[in-house]
Amino acid sequence: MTELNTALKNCPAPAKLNLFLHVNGRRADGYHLLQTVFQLIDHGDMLHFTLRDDTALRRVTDLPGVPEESDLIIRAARLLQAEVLRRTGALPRGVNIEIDKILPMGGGVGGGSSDAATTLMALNQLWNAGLSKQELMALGLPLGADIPFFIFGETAFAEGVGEALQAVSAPECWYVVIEPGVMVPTAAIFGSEHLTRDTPLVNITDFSSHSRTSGFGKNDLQQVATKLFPPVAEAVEWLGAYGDARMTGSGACVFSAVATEADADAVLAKVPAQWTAWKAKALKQHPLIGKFSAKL
Ligand SMILES: C[C@](O)(CO)[C@H](O)COP(=O)(O)OP(=O)(O)OC[C@H]1O[C@@H](n2ccc(N)nc2=O)[C@H](O)[C@@H]1O
Ligand SMILES: Nc1ncnc2c1ncn2[C@@H]1O[C@H](COP(=O)(O)OP(=O)(O)OP(=O)(O)O)[C@@H](O)[C@H]1O
Repeated sequence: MTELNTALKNCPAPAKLNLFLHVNGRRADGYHLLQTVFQLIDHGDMLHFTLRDDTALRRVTDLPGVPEESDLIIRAARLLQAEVLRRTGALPRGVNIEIDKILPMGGGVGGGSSDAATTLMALNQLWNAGLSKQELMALGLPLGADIPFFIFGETAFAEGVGEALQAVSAPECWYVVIEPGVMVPTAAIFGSEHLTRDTPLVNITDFSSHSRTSGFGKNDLQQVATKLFPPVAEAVEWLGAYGDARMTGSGACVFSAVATEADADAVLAKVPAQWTAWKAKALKQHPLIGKFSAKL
């Protein structure tokens, strides 16, 4: 990350994997109560922020399928700009935001949420806004259930709708991730009449004691997603030959843990040409944690 007075370049927005995801119930407002372990991985988007001379917030990179107005990056920037105005009475300067997008949309790897979280952390620094980590997490939650986790910035056991977070240690390993080539709409999976919503609560304090190879728990969203989107089922079946393979989030991506980078390369070499696949290392911390003066 390069830091200047007027720009913050090369700010990473890493992906996450849900090592397991249990649906335990449904709230009155329709949102689901979950238990999950979020694992950060070293594969993600890269964002670049440059101050403007006016107060406009602009995404200067075209993102097919995501109009600038509905982009979580712009919506997050607007929220923080309004919050700073509320606190100080002065509207912060506008920003041009550039993005190198590599994460698949509707992939279950949290791309949009991570972009939004990185935007909140970077602009808090660039504008010298001084919000605490907890304040940024609360600001981001209405935009997406995964945003507080990315700002929290450590492998975490999450409860509630994903906002009650507790740091846990997890196995140090590599992951092979397959993109089955479909975009899974999160709301359709949660809204399915076939979704089971009654998995008993578990108690987790140290996730590293769970075996990397056998995998803990399950992803309750997987059964619904694989029925609606056969390519997801095919990827689970193919990768399952090399270890415990499961879907992340509401899909579509499917992952399996391996011990070393060489093991990951060996699996990647065999992935059928119809799928995009990549490897990633488990991260203990978000790369931006500790980089900014607000002690995020
Ligand atoms: C499934 C996960 O990927 C796990 O990490 C996330 O909880 C989903 O997070 P997300 O993609 O940021 O989803 P949001 O944009 O917050 O919600 C999309 C839609 O999914 C449903 N939804 C989401 C999260 C949740 N705990 N219960 C839900 O029922 C709601 O219908 C919501 O309108
Ligand atoms: N910056 C962004 N990057 C990606 N998607 C965005 C962005 N802004 C808004 N979106 C919208 O959000 C939707 C979900 O995208 P995202 O990549 O976060 O899904 P996901 O990986 O399935 O997330 P999750 O694991 O949180 O469910 C996209 O289909 C897109 O319309």
